[in-house]
Amino acid sequence: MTTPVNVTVTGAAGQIGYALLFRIASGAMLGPDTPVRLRLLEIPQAVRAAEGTAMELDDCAFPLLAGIDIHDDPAQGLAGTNIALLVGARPRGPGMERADLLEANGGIFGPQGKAINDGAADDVRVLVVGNPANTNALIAAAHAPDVPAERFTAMTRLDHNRALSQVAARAGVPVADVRRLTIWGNHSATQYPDLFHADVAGTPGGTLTADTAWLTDEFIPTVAKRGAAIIDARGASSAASAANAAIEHTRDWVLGTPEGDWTSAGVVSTGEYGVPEGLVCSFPVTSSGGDWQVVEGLEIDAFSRERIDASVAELTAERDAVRSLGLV
Ligand SMILES: NC(=O)C1=CN([C@@H]2O[C@H](COP(=O)(O)OP(=O)(O)OC[C@H]3O[C@@H](n4cnc5c(N)ncnc54)[C@H](O)[C@@H]3O)[C@@H](O)[C@H]2O)C=CC1
Ligand SMILES: O=C([O-])CC(=O)C(=O)O
Repeated sequence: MTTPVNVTVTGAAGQIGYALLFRIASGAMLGPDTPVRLRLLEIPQAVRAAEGTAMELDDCAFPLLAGIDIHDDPAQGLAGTNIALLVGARPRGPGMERADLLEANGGIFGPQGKAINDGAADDVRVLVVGNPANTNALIAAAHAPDVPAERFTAMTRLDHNRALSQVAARAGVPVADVRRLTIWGNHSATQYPDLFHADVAGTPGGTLTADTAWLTDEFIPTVAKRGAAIIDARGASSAASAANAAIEHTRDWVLGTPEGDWTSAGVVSTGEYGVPEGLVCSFPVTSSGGDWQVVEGLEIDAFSRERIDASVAELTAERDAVRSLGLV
């Protein structure tokens, strides 16, 4: 039998964790031939709940599930891991300023980055889901100097999928016929969903952008503020769709993106499209051979440039804030 892949999920007892673990164990993430060993990393108060989830995982009798262990120590939970899905984060509480949130998350993602540096498998791949995802990924990467920076990513796949769904509905075509959309920038309300390079059932995305009122007043804000709209409607933030996006991000990273299409992911900039080096920024990306590549050479007009720059400015401000807190 193939050696199992070690997958660590932090925040395993949370709502995304509950929607994520069963799909990983079923083979949805790494395919039907790859067994997985799950490591559930939680804070001590939530270990009991994680044990309950592990009991349910056992009760599914998944043939691909080679084992489950539960930890409350990052060094143990991330030792030998091949894939680290960093979901657990400190949510913004009443009266908390942005700097408080960044500092609280620095206390989580700094030690987890160090644990990855010191003990993860050589091929470790890290996806940060916990918000603020891009800057948490930056903090984790800064604490892992021995791990190549390109192994740290932040999730904007949910934003990408939200944009696909909105465009398909607008154009009246199946979702599968919408390709080459891009989410640029931060996983926040400043993100820029770009359909200028898209292919919508054989029609250039530019055809849809001709309706500028729809583009600027509906499409862009609907995608960028979808997280808040879900919280408003559900009374809790997106969970199943976030878990699905984490599955798809990791699947594409490991197994490759389909020919002729691309997706979106927050990756460490090496200066592409004028984004300052070192920021974790969402770009159009393809994956092959287990590595992301930023799609280069797209023409960016003034409309897109202004929006990309605004989101990158927010990422720069977040980086400056964590720098001044000594977190990176
Ligand atoms: N990037 C994206 O597209 C999305 C990101 N999110 C973010 O994902 C995160 C998780 O969301 P939910 O599962 O709904 O939250 P939740 O509150 O239901 O669960 C979070 C879990 O993380 C655990 N946790 C906290 N600190 C931890 C630590 N140091 N180590 C291990 N576990 C720790 C908590 O005990 C809790 O069980 C939030 O930050 C949320 O904002 C949510 C949706 C989409
Ligand atoms: O908005 C939130 O708090 C949760 C989130 O990241 C999303 O749904 O995109």
